Amino acid sequence: MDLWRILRRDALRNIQPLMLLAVLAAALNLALLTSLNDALLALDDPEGLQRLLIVFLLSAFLWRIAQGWMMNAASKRMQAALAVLRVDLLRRAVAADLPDAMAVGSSRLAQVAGPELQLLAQAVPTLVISFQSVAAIVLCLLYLATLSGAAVLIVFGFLVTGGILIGRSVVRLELMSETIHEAEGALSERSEHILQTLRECKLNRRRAANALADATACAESLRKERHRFGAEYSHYFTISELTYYAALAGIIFLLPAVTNTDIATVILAGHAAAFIAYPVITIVASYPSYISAETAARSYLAVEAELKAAPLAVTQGRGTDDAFSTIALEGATFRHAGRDGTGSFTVGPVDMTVERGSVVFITGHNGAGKSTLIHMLLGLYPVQRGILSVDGVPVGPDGLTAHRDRFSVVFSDNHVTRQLYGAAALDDGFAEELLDLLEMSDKVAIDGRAFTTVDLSQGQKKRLALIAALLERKPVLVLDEWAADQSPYFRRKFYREIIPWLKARGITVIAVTHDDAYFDAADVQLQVDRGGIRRLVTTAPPAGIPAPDLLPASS
Ligand SMILES: Nc1ncnc2c1ncn2[C@@H]1O[C@H](COP(=O)(O)OP(=O)(O)OP(=O)(O)O)[C@@H](O)[C@H]1O
Repeated sequence: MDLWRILRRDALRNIQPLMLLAVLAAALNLALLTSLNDALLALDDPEGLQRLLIVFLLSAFLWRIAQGWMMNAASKRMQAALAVLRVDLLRRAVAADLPDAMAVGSSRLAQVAGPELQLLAQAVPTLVISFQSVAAIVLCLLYLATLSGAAVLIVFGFLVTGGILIGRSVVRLELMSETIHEAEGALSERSEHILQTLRECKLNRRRAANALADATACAESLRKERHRFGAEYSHYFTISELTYYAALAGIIFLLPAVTNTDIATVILAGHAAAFIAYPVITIVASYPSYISAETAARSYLAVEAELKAAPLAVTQGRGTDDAFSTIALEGATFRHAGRDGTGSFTVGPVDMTVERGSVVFITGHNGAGKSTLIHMLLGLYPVQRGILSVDGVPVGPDGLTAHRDRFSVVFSDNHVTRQLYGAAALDDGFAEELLDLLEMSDKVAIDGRAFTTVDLSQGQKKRLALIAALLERKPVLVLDEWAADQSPYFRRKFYREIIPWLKARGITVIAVTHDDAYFDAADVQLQVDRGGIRRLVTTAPPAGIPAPDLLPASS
């Protein structure tokens, strides 16, 4: 039913015209059947046969049109609903609290919004035909009732018995579909690991062999599950078909034996029952697609629930002209929950204040809590105790979006895109100035609102990321180990030229750094240790110590 819960939101609204078309197509199915049955009774009447042939051809023509309209309308509507769902999940991911989105994970999100919704889309046409098939079966049974009440009882009796027999099969198929879904997830995770570490696998044969053995085991378990599903499906299909044959045999053998129905009626009833073979087989055959779509819908709804967020409306930020003097954390804590009760880590309670226009370095050992601290300051990790405040005013849940608007950030695992999605106006030469400052003008230009290329070295990509961040023209720039990928020459340039350049333009800089040779470039150094903060006094570099050999990179 999860599938219907999803489709009901959009695709199944104002469904009446579609249902009418389905019933019309089913009624035309019935017209085909009755014209054939009437023809059976008029085999010795050439004029009557001609008239019935015209009725048959006209019904077939109209059925084709009604069926076509219904399929097109349903498919258009459902595909539109799926297109909305695809982007909706991305909107929810963007709107969700970061820990929730991170707990779901980008690969699961991509899987659900991509291939799994695709499964749902592929099931749509068969589902629409199944709906029309149900209507056709109901109308044929009604027609059968006009021929013989006993015939309907016989067909119905066999269908119910068959339904009970295949019911267990259906439950097993649904359970197997879940297992297959998990096995597919495990295999795609192993495949991703291998594809992400091709270089390492080439360099270490043991690693390659173990990783491939692991993937093979997953593929084998998927094969077994799929084989079990195939065997169960064949059982389900044959029982369904046998049920149908039994219903037909019931009319031919049972109806004249237990009632005094005349031969002509038995033949017509048998023919009517035979006529519903196609819709019955259609429904039976479409069941695996329905199960896959149902499983995909369940994963979709589960991810949606885990994100806990309503889709984000697309609104532009309100710009950078934001007057504030201080941003502070007061007695603030955030706890990483860890997995299964182990590996939890708490940052805080911490007190820190960032003055507007200052340069703040956050230093400390690996795993001390530096990145977590800046995520708290950015309002990306919700402060669980204490407060995040601007000019002494607490930032509540409603103010978080506006608060985040103050920052541009280059994270340590930043992903640089060619398109400058976040950039403000680009027509005043600032972009060119930045390309020169970051020494990237001979490699990259800006064309429209995009870099001409991002196919660059790691350090160069980081420079582009910094340019993109500065083009957002936010008052606060946050950098997480930005200089780690830079050469000694450019690292020096960053701390000795670029940071003063930013400060001179009034940009507040908060940088996580391990570069102890340049700690003096900060106004304030906050040392993080096991989730707590110590404020250190920064000192100017002693005079007379020569700089290391820092030649510009020849590019
Ligand atoms: N997503 C997460 N889930 C659970 N625990 C986490 C998560 N991210 C970090 N942690 C825990 O929080 C601690 C602090 O991590 P954080 O990334 O803030 O450290 P850091 O000081 O930035 O380290 P580094 O210098 O290595 O980048 C880590 O020791 C880790 O145990």
